[in-house]
Amino acid sequence: MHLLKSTLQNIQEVDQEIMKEERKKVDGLLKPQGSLGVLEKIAVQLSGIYRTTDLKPLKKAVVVCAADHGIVEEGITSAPQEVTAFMTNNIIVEGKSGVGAISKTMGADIVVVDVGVNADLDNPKVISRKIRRGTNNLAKGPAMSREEAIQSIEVGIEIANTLIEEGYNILATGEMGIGNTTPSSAIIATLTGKDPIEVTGIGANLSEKKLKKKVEVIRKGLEINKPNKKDALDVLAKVGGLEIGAMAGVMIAGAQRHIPVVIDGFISTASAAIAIGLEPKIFDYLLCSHISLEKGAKIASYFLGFEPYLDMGLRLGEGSGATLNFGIIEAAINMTREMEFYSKTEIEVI
Ligand SMILES: Cc1cc2ncn([C@H]3O[C@H](COP(=O)(O)O)[C@@H](O)[C@H]3O)c2cc1C
Ligand SMILES: O=C(O)c1cccnc1
Repeated sequence: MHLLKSTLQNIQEVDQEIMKEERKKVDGLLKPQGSLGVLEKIAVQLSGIYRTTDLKPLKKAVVVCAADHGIVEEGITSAPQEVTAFMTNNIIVEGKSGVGAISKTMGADIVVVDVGVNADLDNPKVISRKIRRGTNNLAKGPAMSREEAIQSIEVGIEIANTLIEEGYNILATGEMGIGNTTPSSAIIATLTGKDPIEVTGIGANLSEKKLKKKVEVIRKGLEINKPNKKDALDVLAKVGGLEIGAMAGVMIAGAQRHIPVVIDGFISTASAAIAIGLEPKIFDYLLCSHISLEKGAKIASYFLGFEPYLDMGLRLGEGSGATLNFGIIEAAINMTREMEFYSKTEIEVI
């Protein structure tokens, strides 16, 4: 608790004064004011986060947090639990995954962390911070204890702190965990007060019939656990997941160290909801990359106040969409570094 508490206590607001300065700088670039739309907004937000109008090139990493879920025993996933270990150990680490292909394109490093996979990965390329082998079935009781929820967040804080000390100046969140759209929907249903049917989707291609069961299972989980929506740790412990906690930890550490964190799809958004629930100032340090096609993603993003940049039908997870957005964020930075200013030309704006 010490690390989580002290990190939360040291989070400051983004610097509004520098953001005003950056806005002026961006308005002075040789283009009709506002014409680079969201790229301009990103540059202004980054200035507020980094506390400088001199935006630097990025050193980028996506942190893929992996864990399993007891709820899988209810038969609410299309893939068996073993896929978590297989993907984490072989495919993501070796870059043969969706996030692997995209991070190669974007020149980003992948960092893979086992926070709770239900198998011994025994792989030197995976950072082993296993808290337990998967959560409990949330339809029968709490997914984990409050202490374990805190531990999962603290793993994310520690990993992010190490990366920031190594010189990474932007992080993205990713995950691997068969079944994790279920706790994500449970979190979003709790926080928005929506019925689970409105925020529960097919995850990794669940059949219509099993989707009905998934909704029922989430309803049961909420009834049994009664998560307190005013207490984000209670929500994470009762109906969340270990990788969801770890991703929230990455966001918390980023905010405390003035480093932007790019969030991915529906599952990352559930993590963001936990992080923001613990400290609302974190919102301004997060960049919402894209809107996932998963049902509930729009509700979750708009509930939190995000304006996702891309709508491309992505619904993979792994941090794939967040990593893709490194390119957009880099374009925003290069806009401020490369473009000419009106003041240096003869052009007059009427
Ligand atoms: C081969 C494979 C690769 C994946 N990569 C990400 N996910 C995604 O699907 C899972 C969540 O969906 P659900 O809740 O329906 O299980 C997570 O692991 C997520 O990262 C995958 C899923 C599969 C099957
Ligand atoms: O949006 C996501 O993060 C997502 C959606 C479906 C399956 N896995 C991840």
